[in-house]
This record gives sequence, C-alpha cells and structure tokens, in this order.
Amino acid sequence: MIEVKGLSKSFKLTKEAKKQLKSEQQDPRQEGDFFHALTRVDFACKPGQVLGLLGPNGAGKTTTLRILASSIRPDRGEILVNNVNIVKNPEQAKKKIGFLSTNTGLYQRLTAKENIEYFAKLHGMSSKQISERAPVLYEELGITEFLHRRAETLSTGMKQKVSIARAVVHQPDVLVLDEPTTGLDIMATETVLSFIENQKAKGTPIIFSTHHLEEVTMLADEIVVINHGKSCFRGTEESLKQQMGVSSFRKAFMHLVNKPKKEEAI
Ligand SMILES: Nc1ncnc2c1ncn2[C@@H]1O[C@H](COP(=O)(O)OP(=O)(O)OP(=O)(O)O)[C@@H](O)[C@H]1O
Repeated sequence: MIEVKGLSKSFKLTKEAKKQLKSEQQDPRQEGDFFHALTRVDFACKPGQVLGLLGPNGAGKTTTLRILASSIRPDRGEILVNNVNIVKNPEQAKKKIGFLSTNTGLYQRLTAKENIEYFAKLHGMSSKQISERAPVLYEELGITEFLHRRAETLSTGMKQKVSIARAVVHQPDVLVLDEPTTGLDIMATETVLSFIENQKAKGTPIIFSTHHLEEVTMLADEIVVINHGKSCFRGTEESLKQQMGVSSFRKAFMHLVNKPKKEEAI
C-alpha cells in the first residue's frame, strides 16, 4: 500500500528559465524566482491495484513520480509505503520502490546481464539472491536471447525490457513507471503491458503515467488526474464520466482539465 499525502514541490528558476517563461504564456504557478510545480497531490494505491496517472503536458506527473522514487525531495508532504514514511527515509525508498522512467539509464558498454546484475548488487543483493532472481526475470521479460549483448547494440524495445528488469530486480513493494510505453512499437508495448498485468496479479501496487487513454482503460483500476500541479480527480473511469456528465472517457478528461481545444495533446 502506498499513500501520498499533500505533496508540494517548487523549483528555483534559473535566469534563462525565467526569461523563457516570460516569453511563453504566463503560467500562474510561477512566482518570482520560483515555479510551484506541485501544490497539492494526494492519492493512494492498494496491493494489486493499478493506478493511472493522467494530466496534460507540464501538469506535474513526472515531478510526482520522481518524488516517489526519491530522485528529488518534496517541500512538503508524506509518502507512506506500508506505513513507513519514505520521505524521511530515502534509503528505504530505494528498497521499496521500483522506478522506471524515460531516462532510466543503462550502462552502454555493459551487457544486458551485466547491467541487471550491477543494479541488483547496488540494491545489496547477494550473488545467491541474484542467481535465483535474475533468470526468472530473463524468462518473464524475454531477455534470454540477447542477455550477452552490450546495451549499446540493443533496440529500443530490448533496452526497455532490460530497464524494467533493472527496476524490479530487487522485488520492490511498489512499482512506479513514468510513461513506460513511450517510444515503443506495438510488440515492445505489449511486453510492458503484460508485465504490468503480471505484477498486478502478484499483488504489487503499480502507479504509471501515460498520455494514452486506451492504456488507462486497459490497465488502470483507478485514475488520478493531475492538473496545474494538483490532483484534481481520484476514482474510476466510470466515475469520472459520470461526474463530467459525458459517456466518453476522452471528453470527460478534457472537460476536467478544461482544455477542449487541445484534445489531441494528451
Ligand atoms: N527542475 C525544474 N525547474 C523548473 N521547473 C521545472 C523543473 N522540473 C519541472 N519543472 C516544471 O514543472 C512542471 C511540471 O513538470 P513535469 O515534468 O512534472 O510535468 P509532466 O506532467 O510530467 O509533463 P509531461 O506530460 O509533458 O511530461 C512543468 O511546467 C515543468 O516545466
């Protein structure tokens, strides 16, 4: 179980960023030298639940997920994983959260196997634990046939599989996936989606962000919509449609974020 309560995060803007923001349409989240990327984000995800994080560009999804992965610290708020506040305990966070982002790097000169083993060791796993765990992942993700190839020679889809293995090798309590299918073809997307389904079946809470509403329909038990740095909806797709008084998920989402002209943006 993961509970996120009252997260907020502001970034200090560089001179260049301030100049750029001035030239763009004014974002009310900018205040002097600061940009209030998150002002209040709350949600929870139970064991075996898949939570889809949705929001327009710049809403605050990646910032939220980076905080969950303890890549950055929030200014305020709590994140409880099975009642342990991981904001106060970032070392625990790394153990408890498996994080996959579009920037999840692999060491290009290492093979797929070496990469996975390297990250397993960083998580403090023993050789025995790695030799038991890693082959299960190779099988589950279809990595076996390119295990000994260097990361630099792998296709985008193959790299994504290795990145997933890297993110879950230490069997984290919670999975956090930032746009896990972005840039992948249909086959690689299918691997990621069925991996999410498998993890769900094992009872892992999973939080993923996406711009694809159909992925949310397919996978998510509940949705959290973030808009302008706030979680503005939590519930099922059906309840969002009901609340917005429309029968289409896309329209309901667009009504909620109030940007009907930019339907194609999500
Ligand atoms: N280090 C930073 N300094 C200043 N502003 C930042 C920083 N990181 C993020 N932001 C701003 O915070 C806002 C939220 O960014 P974030 O990346 O979380 O959005 P997102 O919902 O993931 O968007 P997208 O769907 O486009 O990936 C954006 O306006 C972004 O420009």
